[in-house]
Amino acid sequence: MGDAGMSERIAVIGAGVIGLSIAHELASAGRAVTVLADAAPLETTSAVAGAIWFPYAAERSPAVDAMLEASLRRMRTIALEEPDAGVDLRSGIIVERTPDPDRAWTQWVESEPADPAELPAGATGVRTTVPLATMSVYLPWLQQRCAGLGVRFERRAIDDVDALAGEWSTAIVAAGVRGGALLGDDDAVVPIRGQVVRVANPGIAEFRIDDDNPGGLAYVLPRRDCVVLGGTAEPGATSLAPDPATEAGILERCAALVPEVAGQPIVSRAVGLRPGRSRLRIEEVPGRALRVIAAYGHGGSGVTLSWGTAERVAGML
Ligand SMILES: Cc1cc2nc3c(=O)[nH]c(=O)nc-3n(C[C@H](O)[C@H](O)[C@H](O)COP(=O)(O)OP(=O)(O)OC[C@H]3O[C@@H](n4cnc5c(N)ncnc54)[C@H](O)[C@@H]3O)c2cc1C
Repeated sequence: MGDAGMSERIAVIGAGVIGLSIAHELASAGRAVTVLADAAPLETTSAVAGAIWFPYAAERSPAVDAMLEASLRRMRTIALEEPDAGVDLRSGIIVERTPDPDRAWTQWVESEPADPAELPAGATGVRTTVPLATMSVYLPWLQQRCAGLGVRFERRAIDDVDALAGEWSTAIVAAGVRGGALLGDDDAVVPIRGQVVRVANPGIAEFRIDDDNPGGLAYVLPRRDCVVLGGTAEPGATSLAPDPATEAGILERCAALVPEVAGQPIVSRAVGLRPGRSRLRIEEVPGRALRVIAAYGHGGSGVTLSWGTAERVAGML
């Protein structure tokens, strides 16, 4: 099993940013890949993402650092070479509220201290330029690229990975928040609910992220089609219905951060369940009826870790 050749058939379970990136990476290397998913790319948590390259609510370790860097490199190249992909390099400010903020990420990107005039009172901050994806454009683009490389897509709910053994030689479980339940050997996945509201873009190009805002998480992410305003990070909460009171708080915090967004028409609302896990799970799962590789648990950093994950999984096969 796992040999490249006529008999190898790889199923990727999941059509979010992780499953699509893995499928793309494997198909680029000439492998036969089918994506099996019960939700299409634009129906996934990935479609709710902001989606900025920035580490948030996910494992930090040397292995994950390498994946952060790999993803940054790939997304930058896409931003520069593929104008239709929906990925742009955007400048903006990471607001800091603690005396000893984590600036490890600045080793990979150019950054400078933010002008205090651009910061909330009492905060520090860093100005930087990073990739930001318009997911309504990027996910279809990625799916199209996969299809062009020969990847097949089937809408299908999987409840037993071992039952895939007759049809497939390898299954890659990129099932996001449902990855642990699907494999049945992992109860470490915790949904981290995130709510956003998307408003018309009044002409802003810069992002602001204020993760440690004492009033609650706040971010303003201008995309090609709107501005994404967030957010929340509620571990254990699973309601997919946007909560009006939560939305009012998001609008208020974001308007304080970027006054131009105040009063902009609301384009849409969304809620997603981040696949929270203290450690990413990217490993072979032994003792199954076919070769199984787990690839989930990206928390609030699925886009940020997508290509690094894909490269790592490809390296395992
Ligand atoms: C509000 C919000 C903002 C975010 N902002 C950012 C950001 O700015 N930057 C960033 O990097 N990350 C961000 N994230 C996190 C990011 O969205 C996730 O880490 C990422 O989407 C996880 O991708 P995934 O492919 O693992 O899972 P998902 O996108 O959830 O995809 C899972 C796929 O698996 C399929 N599936 C699952 N179980 C089964 C089954 N049993 N049978 C068949 N199919 C199955 C589903 O149909 C789906 O296709 C944000 C998340 C939220 C909620």
